[in-house]
Amino acid sequence: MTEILYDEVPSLDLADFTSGDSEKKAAFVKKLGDAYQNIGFVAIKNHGLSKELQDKLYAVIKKFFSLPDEIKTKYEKPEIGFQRGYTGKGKEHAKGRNTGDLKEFYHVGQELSDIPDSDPIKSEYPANIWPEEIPEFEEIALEIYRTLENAGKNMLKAIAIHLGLEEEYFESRVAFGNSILRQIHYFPIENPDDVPADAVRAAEHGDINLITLLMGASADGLQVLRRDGKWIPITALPDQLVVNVGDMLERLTNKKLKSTIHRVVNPPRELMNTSRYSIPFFMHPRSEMDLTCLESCIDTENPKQFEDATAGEFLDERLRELGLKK
Ligand SMILES: O=C(O)CCC(=O)C(=O)O
Ligand SMILES: [Fe+2]
Repeated sequence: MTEILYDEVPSLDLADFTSGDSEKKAAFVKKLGDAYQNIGFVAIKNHGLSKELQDKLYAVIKKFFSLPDEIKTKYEKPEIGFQRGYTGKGKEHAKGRNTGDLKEFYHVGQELSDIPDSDPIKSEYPANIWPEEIPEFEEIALEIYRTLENAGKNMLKAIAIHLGLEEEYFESRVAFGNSILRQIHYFPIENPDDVPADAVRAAEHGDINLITLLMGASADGLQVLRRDGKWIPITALPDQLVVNVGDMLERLTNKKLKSTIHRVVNPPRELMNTSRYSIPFFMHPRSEMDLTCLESCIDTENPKQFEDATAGEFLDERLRELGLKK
């Protein structure tokens, strides 16, 4: 395999994959495969999510996060591992750390009424929680959820082709999967001396899920750890989504595809009193998906590196490590 040291995250046009032109489609898969075997991140345009809709969701979440803490905590549900609704400041820490991240967030999952009653997965998911103070949140968030889920399915088709699987390999595995739309507020800090010295907006981590689709954030700060140890800042253009490989896809592919460590650094001290907003969509499969390393990704040079697990087992383990589940 060729080692590429990218200076920035490669940009792709998803229309090349979906337009029906077989040469463009193959070129897209090649570029995506190279990027995912090296830096684990790409930025894509023509993903189907309009700027207007993104602006609407940002406006809604700014309203929500500016509510007083005693209202926001009405929507906080530790008993479901915070998998829907609000999670308060400092509650989540990266795997292997104890200091909480300088963020609060709000989770939206599958809308139960979208799932047919005949599908047993329906009983696994808690219902979404909608803040009564922001009635427009529900419709906008669900439209974005469905659009990003659709873009993610296209990305997974390209990934399947790159892996030599049938194009539809992931389709049944992600149908009504456990994906989460996470609206994040990195809150302003008036006095930086009031927070633990090692507290950061988001400490370095890999994402748990198959792939993450990330809308352009309201400010800089996201960085990706390149294979040579250099941190590369990511600045998605306004029409781009950043799409990266998560730990589940890394396991399935026995590290052929890389779940690259990334972080959100604090702004300079004089800007610590400003907010940053971002909205990742964590694309998860159904809990029963088998994450056993694909035979085609194991050989004598790359012996199997992971224990067999289902997506549900792996998720539970990681939620405990993040401090979200007991
Ligand atoms: O805020 C961002 O730009 C990225 C957040 C992130 O990496 C995450 O929530 O997993
Ligand atoms: Fe992340």
